[in-house]
Amino acid sequence: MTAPLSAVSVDCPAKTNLTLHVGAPHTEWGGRHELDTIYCAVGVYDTVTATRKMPGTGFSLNLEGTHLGDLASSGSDMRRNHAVLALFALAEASGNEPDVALSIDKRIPVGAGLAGGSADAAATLLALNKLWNLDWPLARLRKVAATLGADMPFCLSGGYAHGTGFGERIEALPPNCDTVRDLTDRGFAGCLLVGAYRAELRTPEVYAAFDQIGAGEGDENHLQQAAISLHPRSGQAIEAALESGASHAFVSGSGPSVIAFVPDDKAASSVGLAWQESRTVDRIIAAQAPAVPIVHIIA
Ligand SMILES: C[C@](O)(CO)[C@H](O)COP(=O)(O)OP(=O)(O)OC[C@H]1O[C@@H](n2ccc(N)nc2=O)[C@H](O)[C@@H]1O
Ligand SMILES: Nc1ncnc2c1ncn2[C@@H]1O[C@H](COP(=O)(O)OP(=O)(O)OP(=O)(O)O)[C@@H](O)[C@H]1O
Repeated sequence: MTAPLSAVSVDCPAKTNLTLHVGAPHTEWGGRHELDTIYCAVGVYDTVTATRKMPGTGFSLNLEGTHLGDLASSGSDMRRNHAVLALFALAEASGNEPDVALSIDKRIPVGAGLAGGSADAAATLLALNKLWNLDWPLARLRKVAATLGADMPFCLSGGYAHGTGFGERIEALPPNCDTVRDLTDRGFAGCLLVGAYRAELRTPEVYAAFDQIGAGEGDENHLQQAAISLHPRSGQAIEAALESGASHAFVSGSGPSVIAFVPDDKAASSVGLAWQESRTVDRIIAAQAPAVPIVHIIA
């Protein structure tokens, strides 16, 4: 019998949507809209470390990172942190006590349309699946994740996936399938730049704006026009990126961050320069797509 693990950490990538077609809201989904989306995990990672604590001492949460957005305020309620919600949900589902120290090293911009909170929740589920020696299959973890938020089931596996329902029904798209080959041929793979902002957008507000103004003509992300109506600089950044060599540029999910796929280093530097000169983004993060979660056994 091997000794129980005492600490596991997971690097979990951010999420974007290569397409995001939005349908009607459903009351049975708490007002969430029906979606048909191609999810793509991108290589900007949060790292969640779960460390076993003495029985009966409860949970603790520590946040690291230089861009914590509204999480930095002392008023940010630890018990509402998505990683803590995931800890309690899996404790409940598996009959374990939540005597775990969670430490999150945040690199994914907050409230950005990159599913940073969902990534942290997924990382917590993956870490505890190991720490508590549950060894549950992905499908079983996805059931727990779907109770926490629409993006969380996808964040458990990353890569590319087709999402339906309110986004929680996931069909993984294997690297050698026709859809992924087509996405790759069209430039939705390899190097990309994330245009990030100090400003955040609240997802419910973007969906509410979508209900008012609908999708933009030809937009593959039906929330793009709504996000830009709330945060115009995202639209300016998309134009600047396309004019300076990006193969694709769009708002990431509910925004405000912008994703620009660039075919080579020359395009990457000219898009970066265009964003700096036009001051249409606050921060630029270079990353690769697709990306997957990485589990590390610490001790
Ligand atoms: C915009 C996307 O990131 C695209 O992947 C997701 O649809 C949002 O996923 P998420 O942030 O995990 O969303 P949740 O935390 O489940 O829901 C937050 C709020 O977003 C809105 N929401 C979310 C998902 C969905 N399919 N329809 C919605 O209208 C609802 O107002 C909901 O109360
Ligand atoms: N671990 C966490 N990381 C980031 N945000 C969190 C976390 N826990 C709770 N939150 C709250 O969730 C809100 C949304 O954060 P998040 O970064 O997930 O937004 P998002 O990237 O727009 O999500 P999505 O793309 O799924 O709509 C934040 O404003 C924050 O208050």
